[in-house]
Amino acid sequence: MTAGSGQVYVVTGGCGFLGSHLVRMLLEHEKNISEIRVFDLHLDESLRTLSNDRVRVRLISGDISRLADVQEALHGSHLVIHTASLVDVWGRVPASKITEVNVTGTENVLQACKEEGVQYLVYTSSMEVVGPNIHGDHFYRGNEDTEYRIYHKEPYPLSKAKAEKLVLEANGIKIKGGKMLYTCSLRPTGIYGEGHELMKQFHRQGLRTGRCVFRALSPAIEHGRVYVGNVAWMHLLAARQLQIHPSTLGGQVYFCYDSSPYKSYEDFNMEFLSACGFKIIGSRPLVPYFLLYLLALLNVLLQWVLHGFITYAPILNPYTLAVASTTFTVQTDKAEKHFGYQPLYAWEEAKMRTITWVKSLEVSGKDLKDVDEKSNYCCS
Ligand SMILES: NC(=O)c1ccc[n+]([C@@H]2O[C@H](COP(=O)([O-])OP(=O)(O)OC[C@H]3O[C@@H](n4cnc5c(N)ncnc54)[C@H](O)[C@@H]3O)[C@@H](O)[C@H]2O)c1
Ligand SMILES: CC(C)[C@@H](O)CC[C@@H](C)[C@H]1CC[C@H]2[C@@H]3[C@H](O)C=C4C[C@@H](O)CC[C@]4(C)[C@H]3CC[C@]12C
Repeated sequence: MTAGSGQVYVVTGGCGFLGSHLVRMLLEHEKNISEIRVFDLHLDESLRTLSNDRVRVRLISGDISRLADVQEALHGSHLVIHTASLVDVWGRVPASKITEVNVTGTENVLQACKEEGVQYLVYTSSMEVVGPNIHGDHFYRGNEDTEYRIYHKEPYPLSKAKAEKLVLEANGIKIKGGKMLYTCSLRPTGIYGEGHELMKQFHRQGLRTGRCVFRALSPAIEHGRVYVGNVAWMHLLAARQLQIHPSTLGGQVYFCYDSSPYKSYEDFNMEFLSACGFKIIGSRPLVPYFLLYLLALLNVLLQWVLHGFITYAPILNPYTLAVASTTFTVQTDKAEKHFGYQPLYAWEEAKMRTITWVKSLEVSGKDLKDVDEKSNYCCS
């Protein structure tokens, strides 16, 4: 197939952690496309070099919260994978900005699909549209039909829930040209893998403490995690099958899952960090929960006091502590039943790929030597 004869896919947020893996996945495994439009507020020019004689990778700088930008990006396209979002549970950006990007941005994508006659939309939602809630209700090996006390107060999960509702309600609406729009929503649990910004923070934090991770969470609290390559693969398959079986996938939600083990958030991270000589200290939390909660409240107070001077947004706050302290694991085969999803990467390969990447942080981190020398390894 020569470039130009296939379909045009748009990936919003295509320069992000998941988005960039998705672009590479489409290039490698989707033979029906001739152009991938990477729509993002912050372009990663390295993606432009991925173009080949079959598929053109076209970078489009734009703001999802501006309808005109979205309309221009979608003009003449066949399918949209909408991953662009402000992923913030730390108070880095105002709630209004999160709503503007995640909700209004999604409204714009839907409006543009309608006006430009784009028939297919795959939305990247999140486990957080379900939970965990801040009441400590565990979601243990749940699926898309599991009853759960959903409670949203934080801007991010609220925005993802609102956006997902808009996407699902748009399934079946009439679009330009008299056709119908078909939509589905994928809900990843905590994504890990090459390029995960939070892992970089945990790695750097650990370097400052002599490659020691001080256990703060109970090892009994399990958090579902999914490898970024498998999330990208599920998006590709959903996009492909939504076109072939729109009545099956249209209006449906699917948890993203693979064979990554169920572990506490800290123990899961240690699967990778231990390969760099990190050690977790303590078989149980080293500090009582109430003390952690007081620290989290102190962080909120400091964020408030420093607001306007600096953006103080530490990892620990009452919300992230509540989420981290509540089991949320999924066990489902809905994506397999509906569109034949099987993880592309087994756990051992996902682990090896992530470890290789974490190890590369050791090589690339210019300040590592200073940090190691200053920290005087506490764990020999
Ligand atoms: N990281 C996770 O653990 C996780 C888990 C579940 C769901 N998700 C969802 O996956 C998607 C991707 O998340 P990620 O972790 O790759 O985040 P990310 O921040 O790495 O990627 C988001 C991308 O969206 C872009 N973006 C932000 N605001 C924009 C705007 N106004 N206009 C255009 N582009 C904009 C960013 O520049 C970035 O490239 C998000 O929808 C997120 O809610 C992430
Ligand atoms: C300071 C410690 C207690 C530390 O271990 C806290 C970990 C905490 C920052 C993370 C624990 C669970 C994470 C969330 C989860 O993986 C799913 C998410 C959904 C996604 O759409 C966005 C990211 C996140 C909210 C993710 C954020 C970090 C955690 C809360």
